[in-house]
Amino acid sequence: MTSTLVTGIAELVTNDPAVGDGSPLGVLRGAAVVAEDGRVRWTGPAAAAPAADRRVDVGGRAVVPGFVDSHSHLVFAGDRAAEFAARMAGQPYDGGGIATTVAATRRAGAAELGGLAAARVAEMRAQGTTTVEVKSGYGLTVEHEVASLTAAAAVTSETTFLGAHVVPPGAAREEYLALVTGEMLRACAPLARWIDVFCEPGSARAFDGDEARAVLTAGRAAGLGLRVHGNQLGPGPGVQLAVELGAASVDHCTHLSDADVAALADGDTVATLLPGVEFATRSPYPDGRGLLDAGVTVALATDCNPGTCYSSSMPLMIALAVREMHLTPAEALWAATAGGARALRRTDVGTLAVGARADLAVLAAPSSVHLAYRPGVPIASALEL
Ligand SMILES: N=CN[C@@H](CCC(=O)O)C(=O)O
Ligand SMILES: [Zn+2]
Repeated sequence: MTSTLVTGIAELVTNDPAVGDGSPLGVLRGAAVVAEDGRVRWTGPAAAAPAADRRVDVGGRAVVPGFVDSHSHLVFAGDRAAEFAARMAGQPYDGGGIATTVAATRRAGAAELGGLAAARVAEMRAQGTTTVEVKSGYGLTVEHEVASLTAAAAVTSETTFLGAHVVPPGAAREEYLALVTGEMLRACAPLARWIDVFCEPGSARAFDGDEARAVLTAGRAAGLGLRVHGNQLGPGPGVQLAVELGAASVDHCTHLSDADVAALADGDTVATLLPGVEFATRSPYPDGRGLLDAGVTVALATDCNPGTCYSSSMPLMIALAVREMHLTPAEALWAATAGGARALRRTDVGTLAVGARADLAVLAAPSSVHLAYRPGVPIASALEL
């Protein structure tokens, strides 16, 4: 196997607190990395780097773990630019537009869906994302959910069955729930690692606490890990249900009670914040600072989807988390890398500790603070080794 020495690294963020400056980011300056067989084999001061077969000099740039985007809906056709424009003119977001995307996605063939998902993953990689979770949820029939998960599985191993996104137009709620927890789950489980549910009792289209529990327990019985869309549009049972059932992550967390925060702090469920959603729906941001201060593990993700956030940019999420949710630049970077890995229960990504995957993102900047300091400037990209 060919080994590669990456050198000329002004600042290396390892997310390994055992190395470097002792902070959670494990920062080394004037550093180098040796990668071999897709894994990190060595990190340390450039002057002490071992020999390798190839050498890549990044010329004084910062290198960070590739971003782990633990929440996306990349398999969809069409877009909802008109809905976005109407929202910016004052229309509220209520999830009604999901039906528009379901219709477009059902019309698209498997090849088109696969091409769209692959192009979006490439767009993410060009911005530094090296691991992405991809959900179904715009098919909402057995056939179209299978097609969506097939497209997702072609681009990532982190696939999520989201048949319980909404009750599709024209379907009866009870019958649809029986389908999602029965035939659709049986068809989709072999293609998925996770199951997710949009738990939002205030929405006529999404699912209440009892329905979400039924979806999650059926998914668990089918061997899937659990994820929840919770507390996005208003207060609700999503967060506490996720913690009670041992979900890996509960995502959005925009409207939390003190009891929700306490449950997250005591539990093993990551709170994944999606600040691009609040940006694009002009909604109040979650209290990211409060969650961290309470001891909750926080991840950041894009939620890239055509309705609430059509952005694939993890650097934008970092900038929003710093500006709008009062995370420090270091906390936001950790949440976008190691936090995302925790939300996916992965120990091989989101870190550049020895043995981890050699998923590196290089920044056209001397320090990772520039991710938040230079919003909108495309400084991050995955380093091709
Ligand atoms: N909230 C539920 N689902 C997506 C939005 C879906 C859509 O509007 O198309 C979300 O995570 O924000
Ligand atoms: Zn989502």
